[in-house]
Amino acid sequence: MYKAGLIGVTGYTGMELARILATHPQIELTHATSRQESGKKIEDLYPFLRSYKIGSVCISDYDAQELAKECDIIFLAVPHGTAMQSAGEIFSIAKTLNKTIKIIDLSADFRIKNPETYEAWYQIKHTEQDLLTRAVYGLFDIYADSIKNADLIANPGCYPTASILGLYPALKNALIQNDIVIDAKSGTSGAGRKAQASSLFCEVYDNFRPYSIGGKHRHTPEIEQELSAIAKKEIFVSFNPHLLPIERGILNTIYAPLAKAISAEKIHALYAGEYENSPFVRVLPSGQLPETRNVRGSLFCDIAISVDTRTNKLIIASAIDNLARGASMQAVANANLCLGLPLATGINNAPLCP
Ligand SMILES: NC(=O)C1=CN([C@@H]2O[C@H](COP(=O)(O)OP(=O)(O)OC[C@H]3O[C@@H](n4cnc5c(N)ncnc54)[C@H](OP(=O)(O)O)[C@@H]3O)[C@@H](O)[C@H]2O)C=CC1
Ligand SMILES: CC(=O)N[C@@H](CCC(=O)OP(=O)(O)O)C(=O)O
Repeated sequence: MYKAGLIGVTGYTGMELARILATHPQIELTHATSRQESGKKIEDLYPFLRSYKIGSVCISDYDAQELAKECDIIFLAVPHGTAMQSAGEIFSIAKTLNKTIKIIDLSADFRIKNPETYEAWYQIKHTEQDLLTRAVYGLFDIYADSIKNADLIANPGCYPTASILGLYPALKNALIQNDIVIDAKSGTSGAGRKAQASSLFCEVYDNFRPYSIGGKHRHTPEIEQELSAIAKKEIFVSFNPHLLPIERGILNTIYAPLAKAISAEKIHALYAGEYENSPFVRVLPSGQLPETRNVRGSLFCDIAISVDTRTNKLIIASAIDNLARGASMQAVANANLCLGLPLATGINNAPLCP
């Protein structure tokens, strides 16, 4: 059994990590931290976890020394900026203890390879640039081999996960022109658990609205970085998010002009081939389209492709659960790989539908 620490147990990704680790057969959550709920048991904070062993874990204040000494793996589910600081502290203590420790960071601190780009989009000074060079981007469908050998994994953002998986076969095979529009919609849990007026029930319920459109959202450089690596040339995207009145789920509709005439059947076969060995990407049969409820609470990314022959566009629809595939379940998949466990250990559950 591997011992895990979770920094930031009270956020939505922390809550989801606790839910997943409650039944993980090889990773036991032994340490969970929060500044506000320190001293409580996990089951007092999350009654849905009562009767699981994890429920009796006592939440504590963040203590890097204790975490580095006791844990084999640490999940950072804290805001950007805080995560890099914790990673730096924990790794340097582990070094003095001559101990190997794995860190899965759910924030964006180690996702963007160019620190100047990170600083421009996040308005945070990057203070751990050595760690940045050794971090591996945790999209396991593409980078599993590197993840297996890594000790610091940058868990991808929720929108980038759905966007990159949707576009990977098209860009790898040069099917589309460099004129990509990503129309993205997310459930409200994507905004985190902190109180903010824009997430109030009356602001979200029975409403639908865009935000940060027109190249302003901070996921734009992350998506462009990864798509450029796949296409082996610089890719630009117009990424436009919207807020859905649902708890969980992301649905992206992606539009790109085709680079050459090719049938939907051929593209479908190509997508199916590229994802043949990816158990958690489902390329849907022709005629079916993704829905958020079909992936809810699971690691699946459902993808459908269509060709609009009138406008010469490839249209890709991709759906994930933002908290599961877009954050915590993807983090546990990455933990499995870097600990030498089979990818699906403890996370092979069917989606919760309806
Ligand atoms: N929500 C989502 O769908 C996704 C979120 N992410 C990322 O995951 C991380 C966590 O997100 P989410 O769960 O939504 O965030 P929340 O804002 O809901 O939770 C943040 C957590 O971090 C703790 N925290 C906040 N500030 C500090 C601090 N200065 N020092 C130590 N702990 C702190 C909080 O606990 P306390 O205040 O009690 O200490 C809380 O447990 C973020 O980096 C986010 O960007 C990534 C992908 C998807
Ligand atoms: C609906 C909503 O507000 N979503 C969040 C994205 C959450 C996410 O993926 O977080 P990272 O900050 O870790 O990249 C947003 O748009 O800011």
